[in-house]
Amino acid sequence: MAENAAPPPRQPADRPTRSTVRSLLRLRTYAHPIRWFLAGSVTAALLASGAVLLVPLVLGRIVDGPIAHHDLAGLWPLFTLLLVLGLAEAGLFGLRRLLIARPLARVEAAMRGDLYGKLQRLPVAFHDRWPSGQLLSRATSDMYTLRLFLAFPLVFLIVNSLMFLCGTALMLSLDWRLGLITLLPSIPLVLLCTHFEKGYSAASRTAQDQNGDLATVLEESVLGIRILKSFGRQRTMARHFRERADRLRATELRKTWMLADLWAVIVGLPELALGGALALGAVRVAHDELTAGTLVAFLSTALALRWPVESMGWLLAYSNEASTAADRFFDVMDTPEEPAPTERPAPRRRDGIRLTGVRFRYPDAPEDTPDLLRGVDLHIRSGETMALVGATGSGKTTLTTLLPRLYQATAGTITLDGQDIRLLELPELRSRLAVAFEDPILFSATVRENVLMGAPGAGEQALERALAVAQAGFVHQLPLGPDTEVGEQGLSLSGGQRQRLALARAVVGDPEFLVLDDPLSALDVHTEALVEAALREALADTTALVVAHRPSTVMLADRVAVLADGVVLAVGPHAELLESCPQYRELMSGAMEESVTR
Ligand SMILES: Nc1ncnc2c1ncn2[C@@H]1O[C@H](COP(=O)(O)OP(=O)(O)OP(=O)(O)O)[C@@H](O)[C@H]1O
Repeated sequence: MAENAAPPPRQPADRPTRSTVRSLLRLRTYAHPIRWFLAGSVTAALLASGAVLLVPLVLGRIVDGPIAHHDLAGLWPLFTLLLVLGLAEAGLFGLRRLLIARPLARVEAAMRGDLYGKLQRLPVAFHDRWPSGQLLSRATSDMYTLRLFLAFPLVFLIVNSLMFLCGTALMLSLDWRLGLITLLPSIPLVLLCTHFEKGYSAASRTAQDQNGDLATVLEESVLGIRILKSFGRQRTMARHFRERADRLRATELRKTWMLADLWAVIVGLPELALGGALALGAVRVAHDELTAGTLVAFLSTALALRWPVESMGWLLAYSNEASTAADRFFDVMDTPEEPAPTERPAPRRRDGIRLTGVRFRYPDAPEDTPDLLRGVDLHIRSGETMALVGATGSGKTTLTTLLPRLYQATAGTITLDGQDIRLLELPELRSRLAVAFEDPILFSATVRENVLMGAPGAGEQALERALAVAQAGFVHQLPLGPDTEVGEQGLSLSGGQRQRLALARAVVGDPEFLVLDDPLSALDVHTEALVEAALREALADTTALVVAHRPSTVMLADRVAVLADGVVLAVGPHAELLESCPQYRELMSGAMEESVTR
């Protein structure tokens, strides 16, 4: 049986330590389609940097030529050349941006699309373990970080390194002694950068994870705003939010200090070396060992190299953040999905739903607790409606989630018309079996879109029939009828209206198998009776499992199954069970009292 447990969000201790480069190299699949644009962008930036490096040579020429020989006429061609170089630099840097902007937006969209698709395919157990804010920040801020990395740091790490090498070669060729002096800081700088990379990488990951935690708190408090307000808990939630925001702030400050230390050294050391080179150069010019023009060319080259050297600080910092974002992206993308079935299912035969020896425990259940389901045997005959009753927490909802394979049973088999559900492709399984849960989740779309989600492609007639079965005539009183937007999570509707739309969504496709988890709990007794009558008619040919808490819902069923202690204790018609099963009697009398007091 397939693993149904996805790994939890990785904590710093158990996260694989991958180098920045290796993490970033994993982006190549996404960068590959735009490789020519990237190459064009690097080429344009290289040519622009080449223009920058030519300027010092022209300056040297000006000093040793026209200026030394008081030749004003000779200045103009060189000035014109300087102007052309300046314009070329500006134009090429602009071209670089133009070349890469659109393709990178495509890469970002593709990565975001893949992440979204993956999140849809991953089992529910994965979503139980990953806080939604963590996933949200991966799909938003991490994607943005990666796009920016491909746009700037990636290009400039290449271009600036080459510019540094060419500039250094140029300086050594102009005067090797001065060149060596300016190169001296490279050794401590490389060591420092290596040290920085390790610390900054860890801090980046912490900050990005804390960002995800913050998004989770924010999301929960926005979604739960009614509860927070009615219990007056805004302050408590605000304190939680502030605490997390403070933690993130502390990490960001730590990162800033690290970067500031690196920056101070990256800027300071080359300045000292440049000062030394200037002093030695001046002495050599005074002793006629060097022309003034060569010294000007040398110093201008050294100044032109300030940007490539100084930018190393933020390029490294940004690359670290991007490598963390890439790790966070691939943490999700690497999570194994349910494997596709390797065998063909047995031929279909009219057999309804059959559960044999089904066991289940949640992946995060404490080790010392017994399995929630400990060998459930149940047969719902073809065309039969079976009610499932049991004490609260006995595992009724859990059992219903096993049928559409939202979770995988840990042992035993479940068959639909004789076909093992593990051998059915998920789309096929879910097109044959529809579900409606007690908590009716709607999406911010129109009523029509929400209902037809249960049967994409179904027409107006199917929509009207489903609305009629669910007694959802109220839809026609809405401002735009079925085309009315229901607002985020359908919150513009009442609980009972949402439940009826969820029920309509479950029955709209006229499914062969239907699983309803207490779908009428929010309805008043009168509406419940109407829905039940319509459902009984609609369910005539459907094999259905209905979780029931109230006797009125039980009445909908042909037979009733009692779930207790992880097994099905008894199965039979309502009246028979009332006679023969004390647990059922007890459950029903409790439920009766509840219905009367409701
Ligand atoms: N995602 C989950 N992860 C871990 N444990 C869970 C999860 N969902 C439910 N449980 C636990 O499984 C047990 C059974 O829950 P379930 O919702 O199936 O009960 P139920 O019989 O439907 O209850 P009720 O009648 O109150 O709706 C509970 O103890 C619950 O805490």
